[in-house]
Amino acid sequence: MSGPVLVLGSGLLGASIGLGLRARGIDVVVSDPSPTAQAVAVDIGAGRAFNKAEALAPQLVVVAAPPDVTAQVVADALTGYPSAVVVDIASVKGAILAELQAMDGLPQDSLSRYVGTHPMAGRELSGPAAARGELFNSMPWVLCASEASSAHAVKVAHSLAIDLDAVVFRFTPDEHDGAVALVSHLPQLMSSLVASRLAETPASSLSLAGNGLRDVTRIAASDPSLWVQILGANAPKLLEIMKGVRTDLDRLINTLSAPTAPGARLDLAQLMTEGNEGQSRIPGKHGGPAQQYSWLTVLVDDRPGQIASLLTEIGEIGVNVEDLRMDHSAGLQVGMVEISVLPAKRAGLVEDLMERGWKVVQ
Ligand SMILES: NC(=O)C1=CN([C@@H]2O[C@H](COP(=O)(O)OP(=O)(O)OC[C@H]3O[C@@H](n4cnc5c(N)ncnc54)[C@H](O)[C@@H]3O)[C@@H](O)[C@H]2O)C=CC1
Ligand SMILES: O=C(O)C(=O)Cc1ccc(O)cc1
Repeated sequence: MSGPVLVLGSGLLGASIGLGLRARGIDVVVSDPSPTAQAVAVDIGAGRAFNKAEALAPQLVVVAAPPDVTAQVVADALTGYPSAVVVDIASVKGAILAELQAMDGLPQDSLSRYVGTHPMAGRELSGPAAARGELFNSMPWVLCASEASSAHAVKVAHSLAIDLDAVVFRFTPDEHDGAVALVSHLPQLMSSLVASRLAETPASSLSLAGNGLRDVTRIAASDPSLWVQILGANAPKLLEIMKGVRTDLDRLINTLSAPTAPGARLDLAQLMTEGNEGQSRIPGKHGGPAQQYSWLTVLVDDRPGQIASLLTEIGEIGVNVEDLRMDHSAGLQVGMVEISVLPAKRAGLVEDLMERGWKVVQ
């Protein structure tokens, strides 16, 4: 990309895009109706502040606003910057394209300069203070060109994703919305449903919570105002999947109503096995093939520098840490560091760590 790039909406995603492009030396201008969001984005180095008096001719306008205003902001950008390519990054694609195609007063030939896109990377936080320039590194970025999108516009959208070190996928808007209903929107709903059960739970029960509950509910902390818009805009695709989930839930309720009846255990086993199969199909790191890692748990004293020493020593042993998570033992002054490594590396690593004095839970 040569720039300048104008980012409209300097929240979590807009400021992350700004940071990533600035790190490549690209001139970025950020604009947000919230003066605070814009000022924070400028302060963290995501770009320079939009100035109405400047005659700006951006190569690219990135619309990083909430989904329900995205189509209007795209339309205004297409009109206001007649030589710029305009992309948006909203989490739903079909509804926004349909809104643009039905918009009175928007010359339809301007849609040749528009490409709907969706980086499949985010956080459960919002706002520019949570932005990260590396957010998109090795993550999927979907380009949903419409029939009207020109080859030039698609090329510029592609360059944006590549400059941010993302991995590009090409989907139609309809394919995209079906796919994200399953891989993003259903997990969000399920996470919120499970977490909502905890609202009235006594603190004593919650003190038993381990990583299972934390894994399943991490994204329940997401921004409600954003998700109301996403779920509403993708309701038809989501409904199809939720009806399937309802059938499975009904079956499970029946089975558990008579857990010792003939066939009940087989039914439960089947459900678990189907879950195992689905889980094993989720691609591994960097979009590579699904990879099963082995986990080991190391007990560390709850004092500064322990985790850094552990990771340094694993590096000295010559093993790559694929993933890492922390758990705390209720009431004890120790942390449990769970480390995942390639299965072939686990036994040797356990032995080497124990020789070096680390307490490994076998
Ligand atoms: N949060 C996430 O994990 C992901 C979000 N997205 C999409 O990115 C977009 C932005 O989401 P976030 O950055 O998370 O939200 P955010 O709430 O952090 O930022 C949105 C920003 O847009 C601004 N804004 C509101 N109305 C505007 C308008 N008319 N013109 C320009 N800016 C306006 C807000 O003031 C706010 O600063 C959404 O469309 C969302 O669907 C895509 C991938 C991941
Ligand atoms: O945290 C995660 O796993 C996410 O999947 C974040 C996310 C949220 C919204 C999107 O449109 C895309 C990605």
